[in-house]
Amino acid sequence: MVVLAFLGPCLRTLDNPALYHAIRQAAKDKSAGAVVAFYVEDPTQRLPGRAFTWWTRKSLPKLRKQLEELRVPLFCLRASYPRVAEVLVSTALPFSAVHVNRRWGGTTQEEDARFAEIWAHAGIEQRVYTAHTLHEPWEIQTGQGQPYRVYTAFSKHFANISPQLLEEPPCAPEDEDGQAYTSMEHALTEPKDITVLDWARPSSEFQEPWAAAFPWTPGSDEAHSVLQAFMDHALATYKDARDIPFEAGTSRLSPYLAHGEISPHRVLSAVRRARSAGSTSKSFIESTHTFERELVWREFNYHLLYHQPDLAARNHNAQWDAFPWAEVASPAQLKEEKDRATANSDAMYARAMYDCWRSGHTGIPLVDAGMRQLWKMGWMHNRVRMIVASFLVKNLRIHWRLGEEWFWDTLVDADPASNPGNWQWVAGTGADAAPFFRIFNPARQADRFDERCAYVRQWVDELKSTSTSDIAEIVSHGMSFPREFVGKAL
Ligand SMILES: Cc1cc2nc3c(=O)[nH]c(=O)nc-3n(C[C@H](O)[C@H](O)[C@H](O)COP(=O)(O)OP(=O)(O)OC[C@H]3O[C@@H](n4cnc5c(N)ncnc54)[C@H](O)[C@@H]3O)c2cc1C
Repeated sequence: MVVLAFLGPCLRTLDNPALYHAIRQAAKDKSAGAVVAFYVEDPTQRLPGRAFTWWTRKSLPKLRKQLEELRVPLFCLRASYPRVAEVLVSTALPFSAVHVNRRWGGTTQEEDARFAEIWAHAGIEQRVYTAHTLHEPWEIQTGQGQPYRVYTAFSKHFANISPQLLEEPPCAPEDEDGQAYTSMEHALTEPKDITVLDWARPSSEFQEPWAAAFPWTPGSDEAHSVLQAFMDHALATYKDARDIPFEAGTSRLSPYLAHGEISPHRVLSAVRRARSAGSTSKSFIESTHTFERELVWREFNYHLLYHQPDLAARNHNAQWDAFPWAEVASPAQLKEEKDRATANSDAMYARAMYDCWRSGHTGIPLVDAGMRQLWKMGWMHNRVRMIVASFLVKNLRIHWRLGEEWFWDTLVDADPASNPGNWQWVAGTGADAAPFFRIFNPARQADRFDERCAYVRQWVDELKSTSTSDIAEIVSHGMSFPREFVGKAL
């Protein structure tokens, strides 16, 4: 018999319920011969952006090696889930069960229902696990049985949620002749609508020139080291240091969580253990609570995504549907003489500003520093994410969706819930969102969180040797600077 594990968004072996239960079942069931794991990128859903994919491709060979040690081979595919199920069922291999980590967003709920039907129709048991979040998406409801739209009320439930940890899975039973894997490989390479990705092959040396300087080491081993380093050096001061972009005051766990290389249960458990075992100083305790609240923001966004799977495409609050966002000319209209006549000058200006924003050339030092950090690291500090997002949607009145799309493509932690959830929060269109009139004034934010301009100098080369007072002078020019800049660009 063969047991299958669909890993979903979880690129790890520890605390991976689909993998764990597949192996346990195979070990228990004397006739179960093999466990086979699947990483499936589904083209019927929103495909990950380039920075996220860069990370995935660095991570998969490591995962494959760890799985090999557990005697679990890994298939990496691009295909729809139901199609993979159809093809596997058609092999008539003796599958005893399919264990699946839940996916999120888009039409995954409908697709996964079809996937489940195919297995059920073939008489094969399917079990689904929530592996990527701390809570089951339908479990938390308001007193009226509705989804929450207010973070604070939602967050109260987490006091009663205990982290669920799984021990290391044992080795899967030996698949003596490797027959099951070979038959599946044969079946999966045939259909035109299934692509077998070679991303996990040991020989696949993958590099992207734009990522050459990314300071990250993807993989679940590294995720655990990053968590440990945070616990040892930054958790105690997190409450205050988390808002200073120049400092390494946050965990930088987001890409590891987004790729499922570490479970949020493991992170929560470490923080709670530190709180009960560690220093009793008031600031330490407060820091652990502040950090826990941030983890719960991630949960809140997944709660929103579960109830609104098109969170990246549609205003959470429909009252905003008629808001007059700036019209943005297409790239062709900006560049091509023949296309210019078709765009009005405001739309051309908005296009130029959007492009300046993306490349970090708005002329606003803190905004440019953030956008360049994003470009150079594939990551940006949370405080600055709020500032650059506010600048785009409130100062330039450009639709949050354009900002969300750029982040989706350039963040190594681009997350289907937290990216649109936060963009909508900043724009004012989201759940429990900042009101539209709350603008993150870059000059005031710089005064409060980058007083000596260390962060700006770190990322904006042109200002590396500029004095703090001269940078303050640039800041005080306010919005007139970018208009001049853009005037030249046009
Ligand atoms: C416009 C905008 C877009 C964002 N897009 C993403 C995204 O695509 N992916 C993503 O993971 N986060 C996103 N965030 C949230 C936040 O900026 C990052 O999670 C955080 O900067 C990651 O750094 P860290 O791991 O050091 O965070 P820490 O401060 O160490 O927080 C620990 C963990 O809590 C979670 N977390 C922290 N803040 C938030 C938050 N506001 N919302 C949801 N979860 C949070 C993350 O998983 C994070 O790793 C976005 C925020 C904004 C304002």
